Amino acid sequence: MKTIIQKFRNMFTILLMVASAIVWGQTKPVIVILATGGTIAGAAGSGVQSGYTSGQVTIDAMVNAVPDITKLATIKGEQISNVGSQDMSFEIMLKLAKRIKELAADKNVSGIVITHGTDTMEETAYFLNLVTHTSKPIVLVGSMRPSTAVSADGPLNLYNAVSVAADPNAKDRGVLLVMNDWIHSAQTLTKVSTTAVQTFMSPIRGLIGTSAYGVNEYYRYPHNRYGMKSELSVDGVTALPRVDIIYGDADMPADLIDASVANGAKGIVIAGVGNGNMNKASLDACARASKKGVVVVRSTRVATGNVGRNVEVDDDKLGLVASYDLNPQKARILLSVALLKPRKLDEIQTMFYEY
Ligand SMILES: NC(=O)C[C@H](N)C(=O)O
Repeated sequence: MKTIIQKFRNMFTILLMVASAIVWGQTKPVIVILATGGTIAGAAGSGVQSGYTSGQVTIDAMVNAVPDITKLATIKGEQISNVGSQDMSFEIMLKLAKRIKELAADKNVSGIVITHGTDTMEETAYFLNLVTHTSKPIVLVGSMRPSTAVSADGPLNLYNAVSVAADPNAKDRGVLLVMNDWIHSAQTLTKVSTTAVQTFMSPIRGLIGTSAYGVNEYYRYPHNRYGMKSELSVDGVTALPRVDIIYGDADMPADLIDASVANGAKGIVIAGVGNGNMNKASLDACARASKKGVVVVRSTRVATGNVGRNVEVDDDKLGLVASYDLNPQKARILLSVALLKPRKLDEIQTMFYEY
C-alpha cells in the first residue's frame, strides 16, 4: 500500500514539474536577438592574442556561450549580417530598422537585442532611436574582447542586455546600449577608448541606469525626442542622402568643403574646433555651400559641451546650423534622415535641439 502511495506521489510531483515548466516557458518574455557582427562575434587564434577578426561567430554560438540566459527569456536569434562595425552600412541599418518594426508589432515579442561592433555602435543606436517607433526595449550590446579571449566580456554583456530587453521598467526609454554594467541612452553614449572594456561613456547627461548580473536599476528617461515621439521615418527608404563629415583643425584646408559639394553631398557636418569653430576660409566655404542648398551643420571635435548658435560664428548670416549636443557622427545620422524630406534651415535647427 505504502509503495503505491509513494508511486502516485512521485508521478504527481513529476506532472507538477512538467506543468510548471510549460507554464513558465509560455509566460517567459520572448526576446529576439538580431546579430550584426562585431568583436562580440570575433575570434582569435588564442585567448591572449591581441589580433583577431570581427564577425566570425554565429548568433547560436554566442547564445550558447551564456549560461542561464534562457532562464531570463525565451531567446530567438536572427543573423542580419556578420561584419565588423567599421563595415556597418546604411543598407544594413535600414534592414535592421525594418526588421525591428516588424518585431515590435508582434505582440509575442517583449524586447529586441542587437549584437553589434562597438566602433560605430553609436551611429546605429542613434539611427534606430530616431526611426523605430516603439515603446518596447531595444538594446544594443557588444564587447571589446573577442569571444575566444581570456576574460571575454561578451557573454556577461549579452546576459545583461537580455535582462534589460526583458524588463518592463526598460520600456519607453528609447534605444539603449548595455555594456560593462552600464545602461546608456543612444542619444548620449560615445566610444572613448580604442581598447578598454569600459569604452562607452555618456559624458553630457549621464547614464540611464546600471545592469549587474541581470539586476537592473534606472535613474532617468532620456530628455530628447525618440521612438513614439519621433516624427522621422525610413519606411520604404532604400538609401540615405550623402552627408560628409569634415574634420576641423588649425589651418584646415577649406577646399575639402568645396570638394564635398562638388561630389554631390546634400549635407556637410564640420567636426569643428572648440564651440564648432573653423577658420575664416572654411567659414566662407560653408557659406558658399549653404547658398547652393547644401545644409551645413557645425559640430565639434571636443568630447563634451554643446555647440551653441551664433556664439563665435554668425550662423544667421552664413546660413548654418549648430549641432547642439550631437557629436559629428550622430549629427551626420540626424541630418541624413532629416534630408529625406525637403526642410527649411530653421526646421532642421529645431530638430538638432529636440533630437
Ligand atoms: N570592439 C569592437 O566591436 C570593435 C570592432 N572593430 C567592431 O566595431 O566591430
